Amino acid sequence: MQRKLATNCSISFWPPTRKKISNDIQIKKIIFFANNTINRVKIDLAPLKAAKLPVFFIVGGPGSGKGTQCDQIVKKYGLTHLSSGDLLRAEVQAKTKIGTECKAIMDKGGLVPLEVVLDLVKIAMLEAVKKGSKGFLIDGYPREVKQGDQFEAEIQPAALVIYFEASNETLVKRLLERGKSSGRSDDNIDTIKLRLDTFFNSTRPVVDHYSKKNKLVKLSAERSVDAIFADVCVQLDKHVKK
Ligand SMILES: Nc1ncnc2c1ncn2[C@@H]1O[C@H](COP(=O)(O)OP(=O)(O)OP(=O)(O)O)[C@@H](O)[C@H]1O
Ligand SMILES: Nc1ccn([C@H]2C[C@H](O)[C@@H](COP(=O)(O)O)O2)c(=O)n1
Repeated sequence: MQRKLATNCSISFWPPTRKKISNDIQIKKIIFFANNTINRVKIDLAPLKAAKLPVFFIVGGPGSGKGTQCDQIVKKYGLTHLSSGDLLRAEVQAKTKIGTECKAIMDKGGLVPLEVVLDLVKIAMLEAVKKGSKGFLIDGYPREVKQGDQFEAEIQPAALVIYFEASNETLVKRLLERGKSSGRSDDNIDTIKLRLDTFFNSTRPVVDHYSKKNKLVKLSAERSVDAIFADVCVQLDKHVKK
């Protein structure tokens, strides 16, 4: 059986065996939920590993300005910006099976199974490598310690984790303001509260995890976009060739 995915590629996902996917033949996808189990097909990561490109995890509460800073970074450094939330929203919008399952979780402020996000990220990274990527900003990822560990085990270690810190009050204010025009079904006060709970319970431990590994840079996100970006540049200059 084949289903269409949001990422411009076909997917074989039945029978639920661990098949090897070759990126060259445009058969790429991977994952699906069935009876609460997730079946994955092996993705050939050889081109991604061979490229040896730097990976930066961008972490922060909902509305902390991750996407805003990534836009600035892309302009200056030409890195590939992959928002894990955007990848999921593309599935939701395309009404794929994965998207339908994920929407229910996202509207409750929860986290989708880590394998789902990881495989979407892998596919997007492989596509970017083909286009000559210089490195990756993985925005909104990892959302829990396990996500990061699995990414680093299956793909490669992150060069740096940038954490944008802001108070709950600031986050709520920004998200409600963004909600006036974003069209995001999760930018409403009830879901925002649930997203904040998920952030503090599941994602905040990510910060301590990478701090212990000396890979974390914590930046106050309660400043102007330009002031924050200046600090971001100081960090990225240590890792990215211009
Ligand atoms: N430094 C800042 N000062 C004031 N407002 C900001 C700042 N950075 C971003 N914003 C605004 O706050 C809102 C949230 O920013 P953004 O979408 O970049 O956050 P995010 O962390 O990517 O959110 P999410 O995790 O929900 O996708 C946007 O409306 C954006 O314009
Ligand atoms: N690694 C991820 C990233 C995102 N999600 C879900 C949960 C969020 O509510 C939603 C939107 O993400 P955002 O745009 O705020 O980064 O996507 C997830 O479960 N796991």
